[in-house]
Order: sequence, then structure tokens, then C-alpha cells
Amino acid sequence: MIRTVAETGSTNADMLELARSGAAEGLWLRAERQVSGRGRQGRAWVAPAGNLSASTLVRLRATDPQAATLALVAAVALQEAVEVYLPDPQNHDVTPDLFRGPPGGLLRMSGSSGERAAQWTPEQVWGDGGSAARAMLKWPNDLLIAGAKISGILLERADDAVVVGIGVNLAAHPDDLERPTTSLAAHGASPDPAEFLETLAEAFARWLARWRGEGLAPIRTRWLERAHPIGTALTARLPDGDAADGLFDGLDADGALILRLADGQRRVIHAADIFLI
Ligand SMILES: O=C(O)CCCC[C@@H]1SC[C@@H]2NC(=O)N[C@@H]21
Repeated sequence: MIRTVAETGSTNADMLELARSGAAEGLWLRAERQVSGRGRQGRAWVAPAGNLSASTLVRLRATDPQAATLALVAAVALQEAVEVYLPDPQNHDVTPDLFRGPPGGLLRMSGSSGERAAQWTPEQVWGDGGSAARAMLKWPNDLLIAGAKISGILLERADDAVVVGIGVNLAAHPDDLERPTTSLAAHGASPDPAEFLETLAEAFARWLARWRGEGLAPIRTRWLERAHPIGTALTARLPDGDAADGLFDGLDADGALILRLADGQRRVIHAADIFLI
């Protein structure tokens, strides 16, 4: 069920209240205008009119996979929904053996983890994407088009309830000094937020059911297929202020990010802000 309000501070804050008063799993709340949106790590989330601001609720069960992995469930559902609206969504069968990423140099796409490389052209990862623009996942749940962020996902927990808040730049994107941003409109599509949410809610319900029924494995597989290739150079900015540079080497069985460091060691990262370099 989808409830829509004209304006609110934060749909996540509202959904946490609804969760505390017994709301059932599956409820979605969408605000046409969200004026105090919350982002990850205490940041604000700015949502110009025409963008999607919505939250839903998952009630955890004893047999569920780790709650934190709902971040990957939300990410694969959102990636799927965004690609429905991108031009030429079928155009993803290019699998180059070598991948040239900035600042230059060739990176082998097949990592030691043996994951199959994602089907990306360098232009789709780094360039303007053009008519072949694709929505690419970056750990844990950012979605990028041609390197620019198009959406944000924020998970918040209250007892057995996890609130999953999703903001998508459909019509417009706010400027961000720290990282490039984009919108679906900038790529030739501007779905109505209500219609977009129907698509997203359907995809989320489907991936949530798989997460419950089959565990994290199919979600992880799908995430890897839709993420930057193995071998992509990343910087992880860690919660303690440190940073680690390395090459993307897949996800562990729990969905944590694996970085291959310059000395060849693998580092498993559970929490960080990740940047493509
Ligand atoms: O920092 C991020 O990338 C996450 C942003 C999450 C924004 C969404 S918009 C709907 C929901 N309500 C909020 O207050 N935040 C989330």
C-alpha cells in the first residue's frame, strides 16, 4: 500500500513513527515535498519538487539474513526500477576483457575472487553515458549514471522494524560540491514520482521475497552484475577518518566490500564512504 502526503519533513522520520505504532510491513509513504530529508552519516538530503522521496517498512523475522543486507536489497530493486526508465536498457551486453579507467592504465576486469566482470563499457562508467547510459551500483547502495549519483538510500532501525528510505533525482538534481550528481531527466526520462514508486515498490517486494526465501546469495549476485567492474579503483573513507585505496575485489558472503590493496592483501570493509578514483 502506498500513502502519499503533500509535504513532510522526512518520510523516514514519519515511517519510524508509524513503525512504533504498529504499521505493517509493505507500507510505503511518499511525500510530494520533503523539506528536512535525512541522508547517510548525518548529512541532509535535498529533494527538489518532482523527485521521489519515499520510505517503506520491513519487519524482521528470526530467520531473515542480517538486517544490514537490506541495503543491498534496496539497491538492486532501485537499480532495476531506474533502468526501466533509461533509454535503451537492453544495451548491456558488452563485456570487454580489459578496462581502461582513469587516470589511465589498463585494469584487468577479472579479480582474484573469480567474479565475472560486470558488463560495462568505460564510457558507461566514466563518460557521459550518452544513449547507452546505465545505472551502476556503488557499494553499498549508491546508484550512479556515468559516475554521477542519482539516488540515495538510508536504512534506519526501530526494534524489529527497518525503515528503508529512498530518494531519487527524477526531475532535478541538487548541486553537491563533494561529488557529481545527476537526474533521470538529465538522461531524457522524467517519470512521474507516483508512477516511478509503483515500479520501485514492485521490484522491492520481489527482491525482498528472494532475500527471505533464498538468503543473500541471489541479491549479492545481482548486485555484482550491476556494480562497477572487479578491478575498479576505489577509495574507502572509513568512519574513523582513515582512508584506504585499492581495487574492487567483490563482496564477501555477508555483503561486505572487498578491496585489494597495493601490497596484494585483501581488506574487508563493513562501513565506509566509497569513491571511484
Ligand atoms: O545520503 C544518502 O545517500 C541517503 C539519502 C536518503 C534520502 C531518502 S529521501 C526519502 C527518505 N527520507 C529521508 O529523510 N531520507 C530518505
